[in-house]
Amino acid sequence: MATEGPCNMPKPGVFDFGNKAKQDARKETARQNHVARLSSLSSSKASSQGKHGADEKAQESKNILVSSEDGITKITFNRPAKKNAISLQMYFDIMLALKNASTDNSVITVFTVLLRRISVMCHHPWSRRTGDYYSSGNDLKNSINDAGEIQDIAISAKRLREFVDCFIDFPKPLVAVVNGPAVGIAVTLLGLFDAVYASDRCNVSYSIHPSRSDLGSLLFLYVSKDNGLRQEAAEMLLFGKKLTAREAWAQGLVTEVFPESTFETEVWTRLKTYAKLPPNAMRVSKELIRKHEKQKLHTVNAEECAAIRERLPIEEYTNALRNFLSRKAKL
Ligand SMILES: CCCCCCCCCCCCC/C=C/C(=O)SCCNC(=O)CCNC(=O)[C@H](O)C(C)(C)COP(=O)(O)OP(=O)(O)OC[C@H]1O[C@@H](n2cnc3c(N)ncnc32)[C@H](O)[C@@H]1OP(=O)(O)O
Repeated sequence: MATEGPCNMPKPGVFDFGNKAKQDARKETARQNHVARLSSLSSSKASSQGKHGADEKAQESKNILVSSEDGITKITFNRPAKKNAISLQMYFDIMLALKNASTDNSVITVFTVLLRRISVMCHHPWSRRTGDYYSSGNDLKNSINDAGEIQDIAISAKRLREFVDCFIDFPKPLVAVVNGPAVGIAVTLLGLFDAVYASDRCNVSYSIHPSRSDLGSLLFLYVSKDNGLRQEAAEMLLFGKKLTAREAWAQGLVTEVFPESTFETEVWTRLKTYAKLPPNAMRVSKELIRKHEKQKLHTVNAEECAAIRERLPIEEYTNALRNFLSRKAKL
């Protein structure tokens, strides 16, 4: 009697050797394809490291733009059609950009989103921003292949750990300029930034659809616990509560909230001033601030990724992913 197994593939009975061999072969092929996909992404990153810091030529995708000027390396989400969801390629581009920024001649590194300004004919005679997201988090297609099967979570979890470690180890002041709503990993990473500036247009949430059964972020809880934010963080991670920028500020997740109308001007003026401060002093100060928690952050990150690998409720997750990705077809 075949029963449902992990990845929702029908599981053959114990003595049904024929089907079991076929199922094992299918799983192995899917695993190898996923490994090939991830390793081709990571190897192409290694070979395309820019000499003087990442620049747009060194980035494989145009969904992450990197530029350096006024002592600031800017890493910009540029995938508005998908609400700046982070694709596999973008994960690797971000890791490359952080690696280059850690050794280039910039003083601070800033994550933000490329705002496309559109002119409007109605009451605003000049431009206003489009409804861009800072990021809608992990690209849900990263985890599921065209056949609707969950990709090898073990490999994804390992890569995710490497990705988050890049933020934990980043040696320079790291700032997030959150000028749009943020979801999922784009929110939980904020706890690893040295400053988070948000416009009052923003809101933050872990998963818009808690039914998606994402595992809440241990790392985020750990960082929040330190700021005495445990309950609020748990409410967001467990129940999918969306926090306004001001609520996030009140809970220490955001450093400062600015009115949308003056956000860009105020924040970039301030960052340019900060970028003129002595870089080595800032680097040493950051090292001292993070010294005692860095190892703990790595440990918590490793625990979280092990939990994703071993305990992600595959069936719930697969169904929720499928529902999200097919929802438009139902409209
Ligand atoms: C180094 C390698 C690492 C590898 C890692 C691999 C995977 C690791 C797995 C574990 C990761 C754990 C940690 C991460 C957790 C998370 O980030 S969970 C949060 C995930 N994000 C979401 O749940 C948000 C999903 N999106 C939405 O709910 C809505 O899109 C929205 C953001 C509320 C916006 O809604 P609306 O304004 O109605 O726009 P839409 O029409 O829905 O979206 C426009 C198009 O963008 C696509 N899209 C949006 N978000 C995502 C997304 N996260 N993933 C994929 N695609 C997304 C959406 O499908 C639309 O596309 P089209 O239909 O083609 O127009």
